[in-house]
Amino acid sequence: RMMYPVIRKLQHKRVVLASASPRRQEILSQAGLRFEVVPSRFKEKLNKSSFPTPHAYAIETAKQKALDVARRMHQKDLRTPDIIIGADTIVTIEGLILEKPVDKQDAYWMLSRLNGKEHSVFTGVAIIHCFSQDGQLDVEISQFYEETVVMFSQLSEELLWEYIHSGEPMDKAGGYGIQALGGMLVESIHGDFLNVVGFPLNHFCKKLAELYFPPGAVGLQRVKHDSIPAVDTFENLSEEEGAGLDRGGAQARGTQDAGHDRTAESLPPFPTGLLELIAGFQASKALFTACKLKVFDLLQHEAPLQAVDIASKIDTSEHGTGRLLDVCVALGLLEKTERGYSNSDLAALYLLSDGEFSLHGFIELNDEHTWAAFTHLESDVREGSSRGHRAVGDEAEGLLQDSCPGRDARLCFMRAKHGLAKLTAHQVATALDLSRFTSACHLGGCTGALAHKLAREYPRLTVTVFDLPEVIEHVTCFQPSGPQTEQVSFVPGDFFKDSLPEADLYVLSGILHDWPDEKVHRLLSRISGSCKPGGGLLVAEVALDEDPRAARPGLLRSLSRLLQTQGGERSLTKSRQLLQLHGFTDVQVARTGDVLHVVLATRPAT
Ligand SMILES: Cc1cn([C@@H]2O[C@H](COP(=O)(O)OP(=O)(O)OP(=O)(O)O)[C@@H](O)[C@H]2O)c(=O)[nH]c1=O
Repeated sequence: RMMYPVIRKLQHKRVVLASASPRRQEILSQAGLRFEVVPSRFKEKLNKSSFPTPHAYAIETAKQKALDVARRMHQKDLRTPDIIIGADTIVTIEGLILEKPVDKQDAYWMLSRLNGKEHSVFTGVAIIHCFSQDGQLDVEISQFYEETVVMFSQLSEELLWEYIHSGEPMDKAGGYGIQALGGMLVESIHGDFLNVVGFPLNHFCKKLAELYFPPGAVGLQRVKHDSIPAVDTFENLSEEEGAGLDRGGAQARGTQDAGHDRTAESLPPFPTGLLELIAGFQASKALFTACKLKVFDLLQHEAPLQAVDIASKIDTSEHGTGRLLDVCVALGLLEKTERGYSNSDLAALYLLSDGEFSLHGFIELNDEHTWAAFTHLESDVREGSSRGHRAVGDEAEGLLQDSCPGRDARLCFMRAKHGLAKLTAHQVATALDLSRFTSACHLGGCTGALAHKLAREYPRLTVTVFDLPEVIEHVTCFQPSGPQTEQVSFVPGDFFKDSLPEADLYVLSGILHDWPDEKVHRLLSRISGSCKPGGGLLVAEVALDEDPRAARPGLLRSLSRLLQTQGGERSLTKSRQLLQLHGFTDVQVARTGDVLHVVLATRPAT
């Protein structure tokens, strides 16, 4: 029986579907997946308004559903499953998120909102890989979402009520089931049908392929899909763990055969992924340049605009601007119609200089500093460090201290940190339960983005942000307004020299990787000395996976650390050892999103 190669990969793993939805069970078993069903007890109760987008809400709910099952199964029997799948389907219309109706009246209210209009259905999916070691549960979470746009016909009130009385709406998001009677309400859809039914199977398979087949193989998989004779080779390769490099086999054979006449089937796979990699720096630089020229800011105020108008407003050449804008369209940053260019959703969300989740600062840092540092990669690799040209690096110490680069560079660094911290703060603050603490001190807390999130999540908690005086001096312009702001205060100081503010929870987020082992030891022993018995230390770092295939973001950062500082990302095992060495025990670990791991350790009461 035909089976998608990644589904076959899961055949010998213990897979659990954390969902009671009969539709999800059916879709996945039709796809040939073998799994157990353990419905989640997580109630859909997250605060919708705290998410920047509806899909962020659906993804988080999916993740919490799966984590609930992971925790319960781990506690109950120690044979923790290998993989847990959670999903959440929501319907969104006019800024509202609709879930399952609570009663018939609610169903009527939902259906009359959808009547005659277009809405979106989002399914968020979390795939959790579980690892249990010494009775401890570690998880790695991958997540994604899919959107399908659905158009409803204009229906009479009688018909809606008749549909409601059929009973079908009650266990379905938005109050309808497209796969059954509800199909009669739907005029058209744009996107994946199964996504509306409750599970985006196609995207799920792609995500698994991304996880199970190493990045370099992307081009190969694509070719195989539309070339039947090649499937054979693919199947063979897919049986091998870590087949990434083995795939080179096809290419090696290709080299030997070069010059002979080839049939289409015997051509080596088209290296799409590799070509994208080769051109990657051009794409980055195009993005950086458009940001620097404030193209996205302009288009947020006035759009659509033609290239000539954009050029005159940002004072650039018409020809060059047109080229740059088209590249941005190809990269998904802009949209283009006959009336001109406008921002894509991605740009509107992340690329405006004053957006809530702006990555402008981080882009600026990469453009101004990291870019220059990477031009010396070859000599740095030869020498093993960047001693020769330190001035260019965005070395944390250098950028933050007064003697080194000026105020602008420091602010640039702070903006970058602020943008990244805002993106991850929710995950870091909620990855583990911190409700037993009443005072926290965020060491190197910079603009206070995480501190404010902690204050919001834990209303009993007061948070002190401790950072260098040169940093604290500039924090004012980053402060939010709102009721929780009183919980957060700022104290200037150097965590290597000055005494640390008292707190029962110390927090280090993205700090340890800046420093070499010797300094990390010094810092941890100072924290351990200030930490009261029963107190805790929360560490969030970019996860450097033990499995090199899953570790791409961490490894890349590690390389840029080599260039820019003497630190480097540490693996989870290493972080855990470090904490234990400094007298912290009861180490709990959570992997959040795709990039961070969060570790909470306790100083035992003696
Ligand atoms: C729009 C639409 C939705 N659904 C069902 O709506 C439920 C959504 O609710 P959920 O909270 O995501 O899932 P659940 O059913 O409560 O299960 P669980 O995963 O255990 O939370 C899922 O069932 C879906 O199939 C359909 O069957 N057809 C449709 O056209």
